[in-house]
Amino acid sequence: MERIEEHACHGGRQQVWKHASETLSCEMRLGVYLPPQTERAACAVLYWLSGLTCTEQNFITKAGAQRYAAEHGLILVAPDTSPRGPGVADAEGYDIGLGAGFYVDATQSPWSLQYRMHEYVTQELPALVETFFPTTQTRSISGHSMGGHGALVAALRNPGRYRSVSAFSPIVAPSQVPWGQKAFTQYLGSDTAAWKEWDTVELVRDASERLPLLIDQGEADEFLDPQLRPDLLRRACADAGHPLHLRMRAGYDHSYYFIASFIGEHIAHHAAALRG
Ligand SMILES: N[C@@H](CCC(=O)N[C@@H](CS)C(=O)NCC(=O)O)C(=O)O
Repeated sequence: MERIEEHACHGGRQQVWKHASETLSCEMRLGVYLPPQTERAACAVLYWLSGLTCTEQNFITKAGAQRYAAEHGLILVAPDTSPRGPGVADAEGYDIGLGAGFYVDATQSPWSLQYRMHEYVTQELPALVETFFPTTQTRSISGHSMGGHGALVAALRNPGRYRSVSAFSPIVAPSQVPWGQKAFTQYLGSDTAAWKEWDTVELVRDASERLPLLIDQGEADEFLDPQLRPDLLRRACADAGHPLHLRMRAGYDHSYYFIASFIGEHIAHHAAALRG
């Protein structure tokens, strides 16, 4: 691990680190916010997964989350959204390849060599973070859009690993929407049976842990239909009896201005779960 940025922020430190990832076979960057409480005690960690086109920078520079993390004593960890660097597979378009890992473990060539973002985020990253930083080894997870999908799938596929999960404007039914269908065809192949284990609407049907889903969705989001489709999640959760707190927010779009407006409420939600 090598520290490449450090800035004082709300009494704590916003850092950027780089490390050689074994899972992804490349060098990865991550944002780490250490609240002031880490000078005296171990703190719980909130993982944040960003959306399409993002790096580790978008969340740490735009969401304004550090103020709330400092208030509640939470460490924030924000990884990149795909493997990066020379030789990493890519394709035309912002919604596939670099910046668009979709937090799945790809099975199809050429992606399967390095596009293993689910394993990276749920296994390698927590092990690394819990070795290098003063954590209580308790975790929660959140994210935006493609990263909201990643956070929901990470929690649903790994019962017991996260104390709470939330998302902003998540892609909840990737098997049924254009962004997901394009990415899953490339990363997982054309047999749609294999897509189900990476799809929130499918996973809630028989989740073994009924961890409540907290979701904020802007009503003026330019991707609401056809990409995000919160209506499909509402129906799936009602059918399965899965607890869902979906808040439609009038006037808000898909941007980080929306996230900045409600990130304080999400951090308070995670802090309460992590304390309990
Ligand atoms: N139409 C957009 C789609 C990408 C997009 O909206 N990305 C969202 C996540 S899905 C984002 O967070 N963008 C970066 C930012 O706003 O900082 C583009 O072509 O860049």
